[in-house]
Amino acid sequence: SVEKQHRFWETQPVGQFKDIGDTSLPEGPIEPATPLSEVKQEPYNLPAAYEWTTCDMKSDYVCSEVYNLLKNNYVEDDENMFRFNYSKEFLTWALRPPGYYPSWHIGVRAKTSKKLVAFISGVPARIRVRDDVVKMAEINFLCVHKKLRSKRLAPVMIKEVTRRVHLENIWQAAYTAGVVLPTPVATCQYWHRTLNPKKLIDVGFSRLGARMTMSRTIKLYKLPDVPVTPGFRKMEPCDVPAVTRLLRNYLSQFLVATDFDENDVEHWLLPREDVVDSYLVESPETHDVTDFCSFYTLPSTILGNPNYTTLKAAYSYYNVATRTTFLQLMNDALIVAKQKGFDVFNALDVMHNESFLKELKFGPGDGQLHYYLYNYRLRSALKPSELGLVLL
Ligand SMILES: CCCCCCCCCCCCCC(=O)CSCCNC(=O)CCNC(=O)[C@H](O)C(C)(C)COP(=O)(O)OP(=O)(O)OC[C@H]1O[C@@H](n2cnc3c(N)ncnc32)[C@H](O)[C@@H]1OP(=O)(O)O
Ligand SMILES: CN(C)Cc1n[nH]c2ccc(-c3ccc(F)cc3OCCn3ccnc3)cc12
Repeated sequence: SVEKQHRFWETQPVGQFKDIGDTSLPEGPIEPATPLSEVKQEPYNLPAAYEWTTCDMKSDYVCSEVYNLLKNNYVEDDENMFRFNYSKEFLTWALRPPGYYPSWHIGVRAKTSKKLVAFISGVPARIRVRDDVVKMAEINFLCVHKKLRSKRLAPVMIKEVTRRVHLENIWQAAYTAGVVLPTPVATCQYWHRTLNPKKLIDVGFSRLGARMTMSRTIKLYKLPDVPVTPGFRKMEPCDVPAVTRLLRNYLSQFLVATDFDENDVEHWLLPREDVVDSYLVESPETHDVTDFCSFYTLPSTILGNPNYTTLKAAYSYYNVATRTTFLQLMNDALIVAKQKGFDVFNALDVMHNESFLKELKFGPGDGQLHYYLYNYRLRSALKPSELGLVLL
């Protein structure tokens, strides 16, 4: 947009604001791949007091360092009431998928204290853009310690992870952010479904509706104790082939989507306690797997509240309904999330999620999540319903 300069992003192979609407620009890679010999062999320069470190996420100690950096310095909501508190188990899961590159787990330490003061990560993913399946890096967990903000450290982190991704002969990336950068390929809304109304009101996450009492509000959000769909059960290892078929078929309709194979499904969708939950419907008659739903566990630290420390939030992940109605399937997901003690169930308006949000009493969130591709131009922005991609 005319008023904002993006000194760093204007130098990058991403859609530029000035090019919005220019349909003469071809869709696809913006810059060609280069021979590996031409990729910068040595790391970018950091300010003198800092040094690069590769974070070995197999090490419990280093995983704790990354966990604590994020716990104290990662994303807060617009009103600074909550900060994401990804668990160590979650970070291990998110950062070590099949075929991951340890060198893409990049930290910055202060030379004297050896304290971890910044982090950025990439994991490999196959992402289909229309009919083009592209090997990409999914970039996430970019974090600079609060005390080191606005020193242009982020561009150096981004250039360094770009360099290390290039060294693996990968030239595209996907990422999401709550901030507007050049240039979103899609802009999504997030929605919240209250599960524990009393706590959400006590912490200020939600407010008592006008002309509503607390007991009326509790009644409004009440859910059955058990799922209603016959054959609804937790996913197990033996379900990987069937769930992969179901998911690939479902995701094939979206313009940008993850190209999951069985190996990916085994890692990303098999249940892991306090990290990711996944359920399916096995037809009692035919024993076919006809539906699937999943959500991941991402608590937020409640900032400055004397009575509560943590908001337990479930985030809608991948869901497919082919026999059960999407409404009933997602209501069963709410039921099990409530059963497991979550306070709130969050969802983006991606895929077909819009069809259940209002009906299942989700309320709109106060911000947006923007999707980005690096070195890949789309002719025009996508609607959220054209996206089949959820980044953690
Ligand atoms: C082929 C492979 C390619 C791989 C790479 C692909 C690209 C991957 C891109 C990364 C994807 C990450 C996805 C992800 O992790 C999910 S989005 C969550 C990002 N993390 C947080 O919000 C945590 C709290 N904030 C911080 O730690 C800092 O504020 C950060 C580190 C965000 C910026 O540190 P800072 O001290 O506040 O700022 P300076 O160092 O002075 O730098 C200012 C410059 O940074 C630009 N900026 C600000 N926030 C950004 C963001 N979220 N993405 C990209 N760029 C961002 C900003 O526009 C400006 O550039 P401009 O002057 O051009 O406008
Ligand atoms: C996706 N992944 C990259 C993390 C990430 N980064 N930036 C973000 C901005 C919004 C959301 C988000 C996505 C879905 C959702 F239902 C609610 C959300 O944020 C609520 C506001 N909030 C922020 C922190 N604590 C609460 C995630 C992210």
